[in-house]
Amino acid sequence: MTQPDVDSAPAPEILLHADADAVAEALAARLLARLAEIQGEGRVPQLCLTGGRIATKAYGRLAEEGRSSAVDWGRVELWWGDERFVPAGDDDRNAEPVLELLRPLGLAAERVHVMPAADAGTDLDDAADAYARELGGTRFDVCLLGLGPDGHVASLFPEHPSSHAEGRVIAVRNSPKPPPDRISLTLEVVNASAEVWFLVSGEDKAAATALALQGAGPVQVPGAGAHGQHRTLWLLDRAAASELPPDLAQHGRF
Ligand SMILES: O=C(O)[C@H](O)[C@@H](O)[C@H](O)[C@H](O)COP(=O)(O)O
Repeated sequence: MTQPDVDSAPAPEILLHADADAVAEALAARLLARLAEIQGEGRVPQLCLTGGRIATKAYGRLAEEGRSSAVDWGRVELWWGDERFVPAGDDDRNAEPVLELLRPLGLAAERVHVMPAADAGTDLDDAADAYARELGGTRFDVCLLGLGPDGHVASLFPEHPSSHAEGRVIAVRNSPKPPPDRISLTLEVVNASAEVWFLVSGEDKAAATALALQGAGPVQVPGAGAHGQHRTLWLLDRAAASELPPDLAQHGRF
């Protein structure tokens, strides 16, 4: 199947929800349905996870509802969009708390692709390269993204070398959001995903959301540059959508 160019990627779809809990609930329901659908086609879903508070809330819902769903959790491949380069077990890590939440689902260890931790014996550049090798040419069926108040996605920060770095997986230094050392997928990898789903909640995200959805440049607002090949969904709560112009907001559904 040929993939459309990013330039011809479909327009983002905005889905409005009352609050963060409603965004988390909607994400969990939508993800369970999509994963089951992909497995129904005889494929192993490739799912890329994001860190962040709203995503963590959504994973909690997923863990609650996922056990009684049609999804075969032993046949789901999990990846991460970014990770903080700190020792395993550090409170700052993105992956471990998520895996703890998802433990009841019985994921297959060999299908869980965590980015290396800082105590794994390699430096930051080698760790990013190792993840690039592990990832190979994988294209995600669904790539989840949070959005920072400054417009960052994964660990691609505005007006920072990370927002215009080349390659598929990069080492990020001097991140404006602590901790400073990180590993991140680039937009090249994110944008090869069939579907990209943003999860955004809170008033502090309203300005970045409005900029991203109104064609800001990806160096100034990395979130503006992230698109799925077939679908880009923005799951927003009222507060995050509060600065959208009326013509955009009215396309959203409550
Ligand atoms: O490692 C990170 O810091 C995250 O991956 C980051 O990209 C996050 O997704 C956004 O900052 C949104 O996070 P919140 O939902 O907590 O605001």
